[in-house]
Amino acid sequence: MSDADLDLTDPVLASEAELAFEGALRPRSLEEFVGQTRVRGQLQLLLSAAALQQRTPDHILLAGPPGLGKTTLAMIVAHEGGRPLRMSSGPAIQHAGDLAAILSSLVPGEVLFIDEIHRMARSAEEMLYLAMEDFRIDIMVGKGAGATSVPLDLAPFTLVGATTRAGLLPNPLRDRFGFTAHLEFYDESELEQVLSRAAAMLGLAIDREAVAEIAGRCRGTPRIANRLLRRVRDYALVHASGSGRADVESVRAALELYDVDPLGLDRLDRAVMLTILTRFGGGPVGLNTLAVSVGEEAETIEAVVEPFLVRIGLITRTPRGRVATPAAWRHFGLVREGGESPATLPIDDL
Ligand SMILES: Nc1ncnc2c1ncn2[C@@H]1O[C@H](COP(=O)(O)OP(=O)(O)OP(=O)(O)O)[C@@H](O)[C@H]1O
Repeated sequence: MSDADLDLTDPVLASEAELAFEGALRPRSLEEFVGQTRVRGQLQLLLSAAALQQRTPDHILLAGPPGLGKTTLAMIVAHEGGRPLRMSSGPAIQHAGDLAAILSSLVPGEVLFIDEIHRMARSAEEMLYLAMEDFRIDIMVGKGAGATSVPLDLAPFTLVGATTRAGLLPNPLRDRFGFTAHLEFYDESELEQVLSRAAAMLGLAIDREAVAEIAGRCRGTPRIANRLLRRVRDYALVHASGSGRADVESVRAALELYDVDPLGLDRLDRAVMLTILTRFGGGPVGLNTLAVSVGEEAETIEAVVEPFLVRIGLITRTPRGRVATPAAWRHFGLVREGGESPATLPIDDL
């Protein structure tokens, strides 16, 4: 995907250029990692105890929405312990054999990072249970009645699994992690720190007020913060009459150009909200109906759009579906008339 196709506030998608940009800005130590104070303290203890006992740290599960720093933390776990890191992902492990190939080639003490671990094949998951517990796997040799299982010892390793959907992991897998970290959305002062650090690394002069303006629009997510900062830098370069300094006016202008509103809502969020408000009279509306109405996958709505809209108080989830709050009616300047559905907006407004 090229940068031009990128949805600025999508915490998942990343263009090639952005991956390189992210790589350059990634904190390399727990000390540099901003926010998540509790998780940082827990990880520090776990790593220090393992170092004192000269053993591999326990397996770690990192759970939380996209873009909050799971991959960064996995890299830090490896880096802080001076250990090599192998990176893989659930969708790349579609057969037990894929996992066996990875596990059998690990060197002692290696950190194995499996992103989106909830999307791994079931057969691989079962192989992982034994590997995590006993550093051993059973490999099936031959087929049918003549098939035999041959045990294979593995080098001790630390598995770091990341998931946006901890609830989808089977209990036996979840139970085998020595430590589970739940990453939370960042508050605005933490995001200001992320942004100031990134601006300094990019050599971008930026006003404090401008940093605060971006922090309020990045949905509690460092990945989005860095992405918005990049667009603001471009805008300041082109428009700030040669000074290249980013002020609050350039932030507002740049983000308006890219369709990011003052609450950080993007086109898809607005489409979801306006669908609930205008087509379904404020709800309740079911997830699948909503997904079809806005032409997006239910999983994206559930994992990416909805947590943010719930968090900022624009919708609530009820057993009968999603319901818009009074704050949502106010934000969109719409009025709910006597419990009746407001007039339907033209589709172009969605
Ligand atoms: N605590 C943090 N401090 C500073 N920068 C951060 C922090 N967390 C994340 N970032 C920045 O945000 C970017 C995205 O983080 P990362 O790739 O680790 O997220 P993720 O949770 O693994 O996302 P995904 O679930 O999509 O893989 C990183 O490049 C990093 O620059």
